[in-house]
Amino acid sequence: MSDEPIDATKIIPAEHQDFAEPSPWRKDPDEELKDLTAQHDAILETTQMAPVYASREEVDSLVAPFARPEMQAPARAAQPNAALSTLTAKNISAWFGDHKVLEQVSLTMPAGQVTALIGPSGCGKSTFLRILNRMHELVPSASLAGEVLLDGDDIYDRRKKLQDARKHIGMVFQKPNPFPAMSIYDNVVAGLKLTGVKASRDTKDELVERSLTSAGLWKEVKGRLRAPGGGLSGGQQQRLCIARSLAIKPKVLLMDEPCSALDPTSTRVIEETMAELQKEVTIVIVTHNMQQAQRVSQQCAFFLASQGTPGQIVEHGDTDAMFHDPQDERTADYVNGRFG
Ligand SMILES: Nc1ncnc2c1ncn2[C@@H]1O[C@H](COP(=O)(O)OP(=O)(O)OP(=O)(O)O)[C@@H](O)[C@H]1O
Repeated sequence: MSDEPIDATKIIPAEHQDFAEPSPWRKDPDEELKDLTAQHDAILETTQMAPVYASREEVDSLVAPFARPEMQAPARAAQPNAALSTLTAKNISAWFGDHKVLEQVSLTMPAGQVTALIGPSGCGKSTFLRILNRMHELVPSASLAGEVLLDGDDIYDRRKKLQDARKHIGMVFQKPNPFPAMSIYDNVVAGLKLTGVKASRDTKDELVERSLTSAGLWKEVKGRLRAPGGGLSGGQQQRLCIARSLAIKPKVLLMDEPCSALDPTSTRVIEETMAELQKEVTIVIVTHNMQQAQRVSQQCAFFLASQGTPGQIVEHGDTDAMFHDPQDERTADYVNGRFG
């Protein structure tokens, strides 16, 4: 995919192009929120059909020349940061109907670090990630057992609202999913509406600049905040989605293969952005790309579902150790590309 900006007038139907200019919030706010929520849910659905533009090997070989030493240094050096939040999963089992897909998975995702979830297709990584911010329960047949603790508080506690989990634990998907006809500015503040947070115009302006800066996009878009989000390149759209998640000031950011639909240059920019972001938010990323896991994470968990059994964690710990001195033969085989 090219990193060149897309001409919005070519992809947005003429009747919707008036959205390119100031605020689209023209309806009754409740109606608007209902529409927005429906659109958001529809987008979540479509993200399950995300295209993959290159194989793991292709992306790795293309990214390698860009892998400057300073890209690896900040991530590797990151220490747990007590000022940030720790997410702990305890004995998580999960089902779709009668099909058990995770078995007693426990994992601590330390504050201020990047934890990478790796493993072959179908071993339950995405399901585990979606359990971490209560998205699993959106699937009608889905159920689960176990606890997810954010700084010690169970996000599944009956007294806790679903919205609170979403506010504290943001998610970025495989395929960039900005609201295409909505302006860049309104895309960033959309998260506030979805989580019911009210803010003044000045607060929003400040938030938009801060979120876009943290997502590594501010310099590229500050002169065209009223242009539609759909007019950005794929990589820029993904950073816009990161900014949208950051606007609600999450404590944890979950990323489900955030670069799999992006070209190598955009992948590099997102990885650099992650190295900066982990100073302000704890990150959990699902990736099929072993080189990416090594570049961006300090902690790593290897999931495996062997011969139709539910997914389990075979081994987890320090990323360097997992890749260079794995304790389990299956981890060694997987990280060295012998299966999966
Ligand atoms: N909505 C769903 N309904 C029924 N089964 C599902 C659903 N989503 C996932 N599954 C099943 O749950 C198991 C785990 O899937 P999951 O997507 O979590 O694995 P994964 O490791 O993330 O795979 P991949 O790397 O291919 O994305 C698979 O057997 C999958 O078919």
